[in-house]
Amino acid sequence: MSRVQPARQLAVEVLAAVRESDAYANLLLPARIREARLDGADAGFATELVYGTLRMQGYYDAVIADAARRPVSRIDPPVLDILRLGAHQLLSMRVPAYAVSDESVELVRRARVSSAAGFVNGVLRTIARRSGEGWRERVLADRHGSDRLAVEYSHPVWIVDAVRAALALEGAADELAELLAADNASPQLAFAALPGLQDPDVLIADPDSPFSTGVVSPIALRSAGGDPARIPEVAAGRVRVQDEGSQLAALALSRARPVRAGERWLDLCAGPGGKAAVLAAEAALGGARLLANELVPARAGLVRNAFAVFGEAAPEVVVGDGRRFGAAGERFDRILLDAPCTGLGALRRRPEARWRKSPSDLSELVALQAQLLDAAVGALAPGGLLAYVTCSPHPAETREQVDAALARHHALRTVDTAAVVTGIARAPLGLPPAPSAQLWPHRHGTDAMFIQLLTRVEA
Ligand SMILES: C[S@@+](CC[C@H](N)C(=O)[O-])C[C@H]1O[C@@H](n2cnc3c(N)ncnc32)[C@H](O)[C@@H]1O
Repeated sequence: MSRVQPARQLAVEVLAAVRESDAYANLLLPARIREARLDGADAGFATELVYGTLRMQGYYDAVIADAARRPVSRIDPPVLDILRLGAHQLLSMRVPAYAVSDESVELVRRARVSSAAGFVNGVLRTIARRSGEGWRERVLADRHGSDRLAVEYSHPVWIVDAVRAALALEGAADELAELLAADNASPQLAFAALPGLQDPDVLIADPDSPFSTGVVSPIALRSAGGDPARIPEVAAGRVRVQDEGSQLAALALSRARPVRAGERWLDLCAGPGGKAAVLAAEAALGGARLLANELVPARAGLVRNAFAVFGEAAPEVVVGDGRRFGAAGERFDRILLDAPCTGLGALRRRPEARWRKSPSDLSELVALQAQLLDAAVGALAPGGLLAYVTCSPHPAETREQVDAALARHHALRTVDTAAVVTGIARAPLGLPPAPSAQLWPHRHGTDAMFIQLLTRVEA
């Protein structure tokens, strides 16, 4: 046998790029699918292979180590990619064992690691001899607590502990397994219809449109799948792919209170421009003026692209460190600080992210977030609104960060964000009473966005 389905070949190449060059699967995969001209079914197969393998990598490694009788650290990385891909097909996709073995051996040959062909064949045949349930029982048998959950739901132990702590803050630590399972499910694609540019209800009413109604955001649409770039409203920029939690975060700032014409708004960390586009649309409707700032020039370019739909009226984009705002400069009536964070709330959509982050990233990010918060507080006009947002539920990046800012800035006050977000949402969110709003994949079908609205009282 010397044939490999194009989807499998493409999948193994994307896995190698993710491992070797820190590529992002959610960006690289659609581009490679387009280049390879894979059609609907093959594109879906390639996506499931890549996303499923990356998400469940921790679990599959436990199975592979057992079947190979050696730790995965002693397996050549390109060979390990092929074994993980094979384990995913055998244990989660019910692909027949002969197809997995034959094509995996051919992939080994094409990856120029032919000497591993017998090893790969042997390991995959060993895996195929047991059912998925049989393997589950075997690899979990002697594991307990966080270690067991980490293997079962394929998350690093430190992330299991962090999200448990975040759930415990709302007395919901018993939802941990549900949350970890939600991180492993493919999220349905969500879109934002930009206010003033596209009425979502018009699209929902159109029988030819691929859209259905959103779940929690009032500007959201959902679609069952397919290439979003082929949808005319998306190509025109009036409708954007965007998680519904991100939509609510932007709307919490723009809709917490009526907009007065002439207000100045700042998006301090705007790249790539998802929330900035929603804010720009809301600002245009209310007569406010938005300034978008981003540190990384290439990401500032993405913000400019995100604003293309506004033509001449597009908000200004500036490149620079957000920490320069505040000292003696201009004051803003509303500021979004969508802070650089660990992204632990977006693991569903960034399948490799959980394996890339480490606790040392956390301490650097927490320090940066505090400095950006100080700059944002300094740039906030008295009586203005600041939205501190993270796509992470980690307590150190969320509530602890806000508590520390409140302790440093005596003129800073929390705004009842749970009430604001509940008032905007199109469905009941069941948020517990707290000054902040924490959304969850397993409860709300969104990323685990944390939103805290703050205001500054007159000095
Ligand atoms: C969470 S992302 C923002 C996402 C964006 N709001 C959106 O919805 O598309 C954080 C951004 O902050 C940028 N960033 C990191 N450090 C920064 C700094 N010191 N000043 C300004 N931006 C920074 C990152 O490059 C990244 O684009």
